[in-house]
Amino acid sequence: MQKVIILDFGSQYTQLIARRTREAGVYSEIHPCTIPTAELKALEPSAIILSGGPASVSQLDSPGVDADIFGWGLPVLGICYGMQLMTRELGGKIAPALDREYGRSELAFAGPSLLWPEGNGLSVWMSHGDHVLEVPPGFTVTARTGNIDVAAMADPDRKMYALQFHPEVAHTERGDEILRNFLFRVAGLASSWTMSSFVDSMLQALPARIGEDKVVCGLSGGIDSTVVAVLLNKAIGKNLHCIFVDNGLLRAGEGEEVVGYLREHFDLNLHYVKAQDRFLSRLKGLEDPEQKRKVIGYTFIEVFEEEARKIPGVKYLAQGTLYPDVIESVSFKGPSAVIKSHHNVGGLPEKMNLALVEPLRELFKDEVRKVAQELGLPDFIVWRHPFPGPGLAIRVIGEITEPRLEILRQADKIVQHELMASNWYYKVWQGFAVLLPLKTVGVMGDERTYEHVIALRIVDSIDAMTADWSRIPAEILARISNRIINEVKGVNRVVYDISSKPPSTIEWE
Ligand SMILES: Nc1ncnc2c1ncn2[C@@H]1O[C@H](COP(=O)(O)OP(=O)(O)OP(=O)(O)O)[C@@H](O)[C@H]1O
Ligand SMILES: O=c1[nH]c(=O)c2[nH+]cn([C@@H]3O[C@H](COP(=O)(O)O)[C@@H](O)[C@H]3O)c2[nH]1
Ligand SMILES: NC(=O)CC[C@H](N)C(=O)O
Ligand SMILES: [Mg+2]
Repeated sequence: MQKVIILDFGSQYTQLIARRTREAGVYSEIHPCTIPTAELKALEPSAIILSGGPASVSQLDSPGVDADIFGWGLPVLGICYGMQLMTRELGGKIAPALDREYGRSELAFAGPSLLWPEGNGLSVWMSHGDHVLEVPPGFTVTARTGNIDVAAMADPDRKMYALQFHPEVAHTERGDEILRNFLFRVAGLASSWTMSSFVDSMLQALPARIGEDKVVCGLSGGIDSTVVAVLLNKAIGKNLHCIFVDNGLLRAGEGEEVVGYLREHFDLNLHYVKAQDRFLSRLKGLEDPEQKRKVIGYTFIEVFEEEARKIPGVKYLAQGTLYPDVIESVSFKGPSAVIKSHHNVGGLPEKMNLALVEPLRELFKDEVRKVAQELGLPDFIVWRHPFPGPGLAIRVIGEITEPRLEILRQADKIVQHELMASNWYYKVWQGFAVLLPLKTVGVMGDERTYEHVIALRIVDSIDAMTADWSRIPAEILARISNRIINEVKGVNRVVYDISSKPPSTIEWE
């Protein structure tokens, strides 16, 4: 299979480069720039892209690559730090930072290049301090800006191209075209990475690997685990056992809806485990978000393990791990600081000696949604908002009690319903209600009330890494607020969360 290897030098945009090439129909993988040369060669790249990065190539200990790779005859595209590195390795000169150039810049084409779309220039996104002073032998300057004389360079004979700006970010005008020109015109690749080819290859690879052994899969009703379950069901049929845990922290009707649908259409081995009491009693009295998360994660594993033990002959655990989870652990920057302990079933394998099956580990969320469509899943599953493992527990701020969960469930149901009814559900990344641990004074029917506050959290996002509050029309917000205050007993105030991520996060805990 043709693949582009992206070497990561720690840029915040590396994932975007991978996304853009995938969107163009070319498979790509990110590897840290520290990958040994032999390993890189063994990957049999069809082209290489060098990412940006925070270091300066003029520092002594700055990250580099084995200069041999430039002799492999492969098409290479260097972006920002990647361009500066090519310059250093191939014999050009770099000028260290005097002024940083950050943000929009007007690019003027200075020479023909296979990368350029029609026209004389573009508005592009810059984020750098260093710049190229003298291009390496064989290269010519192909663009400049008011600030720098070498904003792009190329050596077409060796299929080497470099850009000081970032074509992968949305702020760069026609950046996606520039990347596509590299993939198709320079590297001559074919646009053949589609989700139907992915499904076909999985339906061959999974039975070949698993044979007649049994697999367990935690099924949450979320898109990732549902796709894993349906894919495996097609691949190995009755040897798949799905375990759905009702932890008492689900939304109104959450479990029944998805489980009902899957049972009806897919003939799954589905174990529906009721563990509400166990979760709620363990959570009693806890207020600290991290403690709540840890108790839930631990209890999940316990319940899951008990259930899995009841099934003889299980050798594999299937998980809905996606590519961003994988990148996080291979990234050149290393794993990031723990902001929240995300619940997962990652503690299971060692304890249970199960081998992992992760069919989605190369995909981004939008690709998983396409796979779901390929598999014929209905829109209500394909476009379902993500729902965190700890569920409503992290949306009832402070202590979790059944009455408080019930208030939140009712308020949340109204939010979901109104988002659907107004067609906003599919335009936003996620929308939900949060129950705050405080009471405020209100007046209802001339009576004083002293009751709970519900916060609405509705956000736009591409991948949950960053997010902004959705600009929902005021009438819809008004309707949601009205309905919650009138219909949900115990609530007399609704507020709208207008914070972005960062510095806030999507969930409140
Ligand atoms: N209630 C549950 N019962 C069984 N397994 C669960 C449950 N909740 C979460 N899991 C397991 O934890 C994994 C991680 O949850 P996560 O929320 O990230 O994914 P998802 O629910 O499949 O999809 P989404 O991100 O859209 O919610 C799931 O893929 C599933 O295997
Ligand atoms: O499976 C999950 N287990 C968790 O513990 C968890 N915590 C947050 N989320 C979801 O992740 C995305 C980013 O959330 P935050 O901005 O709050 O970190 C949002 O989509 C959140 O809903 C979780 N998903
Ligand atoms: N975004 C980048 O790759 C920056 C490269 C380098 N750190 C510079 O400042 O010039
Ligand atoms: Mg989920």
